[in-house]
Amino acid sequence: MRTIFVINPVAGNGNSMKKWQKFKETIHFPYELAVSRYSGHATELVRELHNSPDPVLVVGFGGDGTLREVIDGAAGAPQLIVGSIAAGSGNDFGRGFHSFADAGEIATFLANPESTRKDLGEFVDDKTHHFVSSSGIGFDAEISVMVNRSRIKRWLNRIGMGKLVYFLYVVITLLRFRLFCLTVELEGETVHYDKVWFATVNNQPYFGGGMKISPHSVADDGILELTVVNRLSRLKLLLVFGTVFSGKHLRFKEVHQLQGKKFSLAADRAVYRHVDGDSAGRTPGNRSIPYYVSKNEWYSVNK
Ligand SMILES: Nc1ncnc2c1ncn2[C@@H]1O[C@H](COP(=O)(O)OP(=O)(O)OP(=O)(O)O)[C@@H](O)[C@H]1O
Repeated sequence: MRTIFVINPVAGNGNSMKKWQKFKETIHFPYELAVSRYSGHATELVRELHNSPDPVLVVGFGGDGTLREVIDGAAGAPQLIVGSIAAGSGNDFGRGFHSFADAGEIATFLANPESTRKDLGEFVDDKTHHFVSSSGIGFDAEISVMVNRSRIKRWLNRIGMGKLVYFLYVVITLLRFRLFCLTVELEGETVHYDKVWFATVNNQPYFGGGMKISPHSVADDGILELTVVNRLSRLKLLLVFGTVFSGKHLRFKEVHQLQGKKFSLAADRAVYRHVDGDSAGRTPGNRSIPYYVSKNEWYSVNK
């Protein structure tokens, strides 16, 4: 079986290349290397493998964005089996799917390769977007956009205080976020929510670097879960965030969860959106966007 490592050199705030330099010394099997040169490049690199007659183990070496791109490229090709080495910042992928601990574990897998079919989330506006773990609109997406745009991020990273920038933007966004109204259509029923902080669609339980926002999500059941949080004071929102790591937030009456094969979401204004924690523009105001499981499935290393 061929093995290809797809490396994102900017993952983990630029530390993934350093991690790779150490990691490669521990590999004792033949492998190929592909380095992502720009956003979206990993998808293109992996798509080129669709013609491969032989099975290929494609190991994404990066964070959640890298794995989304790799899986986007691999989806629809059963001979491409995706594995990962966590080298990002949040690494929610490794919480919901299997992530190899070291090169030795990859060698063990190669001796007896088995794969499992997994769902890929999809929605369409002006183009088709995919998500592996989650995609959401509102408060959390606005924080990721602000953090990624932030000029002080690079400076804080340099002095080893990169996490501080998230805390800073949680506070700033908390103070200035404009709540929105959301209309959800699910299997012929329409539900309206007002004063919404955020809505997130999950394929696996985790988002935001270890928060168990959607405890009932299973990544191979053909079903997605929608979580909507509304009508909370700023103070209570912080309290609810504190309980998400344990999955206890579902006890709050302001946290709503729905399950289905397809949701359509319409916000009453343009709201920031993320896919797997990466900025994905804004959802258009007053237009219904359907979220569903793609017909193109992907194959994960079986563990
Ligand atoms: N050479 C490149 N230059 C700039 N951006 C790139 C390059 N290659 C990939 N990217 C982009 O980098 C983004 C961030 O990567 P990734 O999400 O893997 O790292 P991270 O943000 O550190 O980790 P996590 O999402 O787990 O917190 C990806 O969405 C991808 O589109």
